[in-house]
Amino acid sequence: MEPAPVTRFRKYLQIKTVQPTPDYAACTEFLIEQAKEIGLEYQIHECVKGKPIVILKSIGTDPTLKTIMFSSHTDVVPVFEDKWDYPPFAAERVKLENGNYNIYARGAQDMKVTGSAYLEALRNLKSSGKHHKRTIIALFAPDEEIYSIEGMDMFVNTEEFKDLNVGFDIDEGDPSFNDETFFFTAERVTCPVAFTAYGNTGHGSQFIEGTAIEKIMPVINEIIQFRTKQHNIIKHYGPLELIHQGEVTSANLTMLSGGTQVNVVPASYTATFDFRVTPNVNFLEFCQYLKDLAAKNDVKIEFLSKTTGNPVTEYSESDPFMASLQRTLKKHNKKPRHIIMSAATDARFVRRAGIPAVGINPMLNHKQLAHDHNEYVDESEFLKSITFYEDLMIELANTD
Ligand SMILES: CSCC[C@H](NC(C)=O)C(=O)O
Ligand SMILES: [Zn+2]
Ligand SMILES: [Zn+2]
Repeated sequence: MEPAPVTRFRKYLQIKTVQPTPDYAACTEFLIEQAKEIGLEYQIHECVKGKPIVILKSIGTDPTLKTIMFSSHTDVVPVFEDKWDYPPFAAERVKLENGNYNIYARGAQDMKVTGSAYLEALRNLKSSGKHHKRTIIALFAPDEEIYSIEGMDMFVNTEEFKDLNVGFDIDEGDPSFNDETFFFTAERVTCPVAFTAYGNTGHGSQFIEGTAIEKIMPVINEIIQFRTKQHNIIKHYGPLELIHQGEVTSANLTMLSGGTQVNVVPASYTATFDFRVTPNVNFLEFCQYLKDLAAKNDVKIEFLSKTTGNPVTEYSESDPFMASLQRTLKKHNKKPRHIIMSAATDARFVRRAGIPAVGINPMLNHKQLAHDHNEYVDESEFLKSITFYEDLMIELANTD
């Protein structure tokens, strides 16, 4: 028999909140239905029409205290459907030889599993009648996969967000590929940059000098060398390299554009990089390095994001919320490991609003398949994470 939490999780996965045209209306309808069934208060805030932030609340016995937020995003990244073994929005429950089940769907890991675990944890808390002092909020935000511009980036600046009176945020993390539980109080800065070179044009049969491509090539080559050097710093960790990725800066050439016809030398050429800058270096100094590189090669540089850096949450075991988190981890026999998030999460906006935020995902020994084909979740890990969040909610919400 399929457990009821799994049935509800699969229903959430079947809603096509896939970028670039997520069905947020159906998603909101589902979340409201859940809130009503569980007995939670709910409110919906749209910073931009059609981009709902759904806020579910379990009101604490002392509503004057700062609240505890459990944050997730509702959108998922696009799929290459022909590369999937199961339809990505069917959320098929596949039985394995060992008797376990995997749930296959886009968003199974990133991050509807977490949103579903929040819902199920709240459902259990409500039905158990357990009291908690602080109000618990489960937040479901749109557009995280496209920089959150009309989602959390805007929402944290609103009166509605201030009114939530958040004192501590639990946010997106990565499932662990081993038996350790990773938690994050800092992440790298997302820094997309476009370099554009302008040069001489003419007939494709001629030896034209000073072309746009000739000018952009040294920039690309230097960044590739920089990338290799950064990678070499962590390569010796072998399979554990992933844990250390946040300690260095990554660079990926993700777009190259220019040229209109094969026999016409292009007048301009653009190379766009996805840089992720480690908090271990000064972000503005890194930006200056890129500016100098562009100037040296007579290439225009454009920073595609306005970020000037990411705040970091101070971590101290004597902090009462952090102590509650550690107690819950201990109770669940977890081996915590404090690392830097290599990707970007909505926690960066919460930290920017001055609120401490921790990214975590309690699932262990799991293949990491966020944004990949055949994304799946081990059902038993999903079910275990519900109990983890249930305890974490109670611990955090009863923190003095
Ligand atoms: C930069 S906005 C998109 C956010 C996405 N986050 C994750 C966790 O995949 C990323 O890092 O690309
Ligand atoms: Zn995500
Ligand atoms: Zn993602």
